[in-house]
Amino acid sequence: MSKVENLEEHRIFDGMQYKYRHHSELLDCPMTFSLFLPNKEKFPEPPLLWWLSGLTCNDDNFTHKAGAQRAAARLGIAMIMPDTSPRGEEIADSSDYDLGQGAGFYLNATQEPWASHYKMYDYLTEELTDLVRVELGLDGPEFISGHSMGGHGALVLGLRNPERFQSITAFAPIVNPSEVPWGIKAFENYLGKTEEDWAEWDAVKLMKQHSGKRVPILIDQGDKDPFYKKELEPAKLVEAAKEKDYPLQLRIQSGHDHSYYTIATFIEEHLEFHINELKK
Ligand SMILES: N[C@@H](CCC(=O)N[C@@H](CS)C(=O)NCC(=O)O)C(=O)O
Repeated sequence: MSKVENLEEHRIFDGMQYKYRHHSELLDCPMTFSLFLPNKEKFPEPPLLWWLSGLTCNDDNFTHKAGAQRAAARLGIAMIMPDTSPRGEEIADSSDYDLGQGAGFYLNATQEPWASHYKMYDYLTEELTDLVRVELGLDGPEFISGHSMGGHGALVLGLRNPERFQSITAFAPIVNPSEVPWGIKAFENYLGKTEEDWAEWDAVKLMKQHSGKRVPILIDQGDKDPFYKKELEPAKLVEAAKEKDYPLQLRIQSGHDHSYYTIATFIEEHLEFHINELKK
């Protein structure tokens, strides 16, 4: 019997949008994710974009609001949209929007009450990866992208797995979580107060230590984003990348804010960036 339950399927442009549920052994709870597949006859072995969403999101936000399927269908890109944390009544949570369910920060928690379920890094890079490859047959090249907390996730997963992800893009990412309120709160709770334990989950710190394969990065940041200066500050990553001569392009987008309107505006350019890097 298949390990994945098909909850929804919809024709969209020249492709199909699916929603699946499976039981995660690692997170010890049912998990939902969405998947877009371009036309199978035209693109039998599509590359796969991993999309990581931000605080308060689940797999629906990007699926419903970014409008990425039109470009993905044209370019022949499959897209997977996982949830942002473990879920369920039995799972630790907080009444704050930036901690607990909907705010998993794509790391492996070591502190109680989070450690038993909050293992989103291992879930994505191991369990969901195996499921997508074995059960869904998607084992082509991979890209990674995300927004805000998910931009942090995309940078961390991408920088830590350069042989796996061919290119990285992000919208308004939290680049230096160890030094901003959202990140400090999450890291103190999930990882404890020892700051040395935070480094492997911080894109600026990973960039400063980077050696080996340089996977190209594109970042879009709106200048009307209310979180730009307090939580995001992508220039810090640009500075660290310059010191390493690392290929990173930051675009400050005039008039754009933190919302999915910004993502909808530029997602096509991100998908083109990934495909063009693959062709190089
Ligand atoms: N206070 C805001 C902060 C959270 C926020 O802006 N979340 C962003 C990611 S960091 C988001 O994508 N929200 C969901 C959406 O716009 O669909 C809220 O609770 O919605």
